[in-house]
Amino acid sequence: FTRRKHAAYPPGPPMRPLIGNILRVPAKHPWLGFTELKETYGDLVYFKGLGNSVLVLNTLKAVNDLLERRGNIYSHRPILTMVGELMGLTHGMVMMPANKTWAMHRKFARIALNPEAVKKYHPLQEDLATVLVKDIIATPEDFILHIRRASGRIVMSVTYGLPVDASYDEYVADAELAMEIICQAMAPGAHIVDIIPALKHLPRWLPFIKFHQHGDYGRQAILDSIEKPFNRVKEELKAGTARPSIVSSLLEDTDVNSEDNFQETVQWIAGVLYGAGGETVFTTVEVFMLLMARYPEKQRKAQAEIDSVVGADRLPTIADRPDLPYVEALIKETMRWYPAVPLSIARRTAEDDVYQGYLIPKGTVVFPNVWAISHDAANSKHDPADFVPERFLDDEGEVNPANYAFGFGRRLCPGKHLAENSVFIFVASILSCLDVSPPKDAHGNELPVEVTYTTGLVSCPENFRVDTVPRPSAKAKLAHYI
Ligand code: HEM
Repeated sequence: FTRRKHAAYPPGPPMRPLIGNILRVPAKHPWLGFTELKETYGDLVYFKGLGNSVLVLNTLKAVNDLLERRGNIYSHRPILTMVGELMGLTHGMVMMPANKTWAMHRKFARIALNPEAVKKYHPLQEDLATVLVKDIIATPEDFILHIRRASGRIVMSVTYGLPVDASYDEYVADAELAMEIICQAMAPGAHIVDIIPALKHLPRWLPFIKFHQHGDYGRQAILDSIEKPFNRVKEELKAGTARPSIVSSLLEDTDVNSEDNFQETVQWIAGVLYGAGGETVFTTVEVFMLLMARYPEKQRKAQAEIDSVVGADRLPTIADRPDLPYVEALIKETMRWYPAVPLSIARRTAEDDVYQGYLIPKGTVVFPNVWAISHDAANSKHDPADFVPERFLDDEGEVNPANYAFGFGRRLCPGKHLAENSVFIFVASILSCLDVSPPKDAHGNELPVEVTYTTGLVSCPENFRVDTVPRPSAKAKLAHYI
């Protein structure tokens, strides 16, 4: 009470009666609008109205002060009635409040995905990278589809031990459908029940009320996508044919015939990984393709490094990572130039807090503006709009994108190590085998690489074309592996 009485809310656009300034939250690409507002209002921008309270953190200092150092207050997720409650996503770690069940899910995720544990997936990731390059060579015009499938397959194979070929793509397709439903349902204003949660209590038989049916449809699609591959691993464990995977390693010491809670826990730990890990890796590699077409001289430099370290007769492996500093810098710069999750995943405050003298009320939805951090001119001597991998080589106080692209504090992305290896092996394999360039017109003239970006939680480039041509050594390198 005392805090509320004395502290003012953080600065933000002017308030109007009743609606406050909440309608000033940009509906599309909000990270860009939030970054513009930083010019006027600074590190913290606050919105309030219609029962909502939203805080944007525009600097790494503010994010670290609150999300890292005050993790006890800033680690919940926003309450989303449609996807969370009605579709059931609060059973999975990503949307769970930071409670004991969430802590248990994270503990098992750490066991399955720590730097040592993910080493056993190196051969699988390398095989999938080889398949990706082969697929791009076969149908270069479908390169985006191939990258999407390869990113999905990595997560599905690591999670459930599925073989590397296309025979189990039905699981990837189920997971993609579930993700599509979730993303649509999360779009601002998609469901009135997210604006007025009490409506969820309205009876189903009322005419014109459709959100219950949407909820049921989404819930079933999500359950299908997580139950089918999970049950398959259980069958394989019984038959003794299960491949190494997150699910098989977590179920190893349990009785797979029993119907205990632990199995449900493992099913959900595994079930969120595709959603969290497929699109993000896909987007990062897509952005890399775009940048390679736009910055040929950086591409040549990375290829020269790979050729000198790896040689002409084999493909790169994850073990080559420490010997390829320019490729590493190029990946860091890709993740800085266009972070896949530009507003991270929002948090919700567990209680009132005061920061820099401002009141941040309980229940405030907090967005770490990763875009503003990665494009902060104060963080670099190079222009943030330019693509300059070299900024990470001269070691002059550049902030490593790994410090913000994978989230913060207690909710830091548990898939970070797996993700870094996946991105590395895709990028290094493509550089090793393919030349990426802008598309050409009918006369062979290069066209500009035009691109638009989607506006969801994960923002990816869409509607763009690049040309890919196998490098002279590609055939020999691929012949060894397939
Ligand atoms: C380039 C790839 C990736 C990026 C950029 C990324 C980024 C993120 C971000 C920003 C968060 C939110 C963290 C926070 O709230 O502070 C997150 C959470 C999460 N990520 Fe990732 N991620 C990637 C890949 C992966 C992979 C491959 C997996 C698993 C196989 C994964 C699993 C998760 C999970 C389970 C969470 C939720 C953690 C929680 O809520 O406690 N991610 N990730």
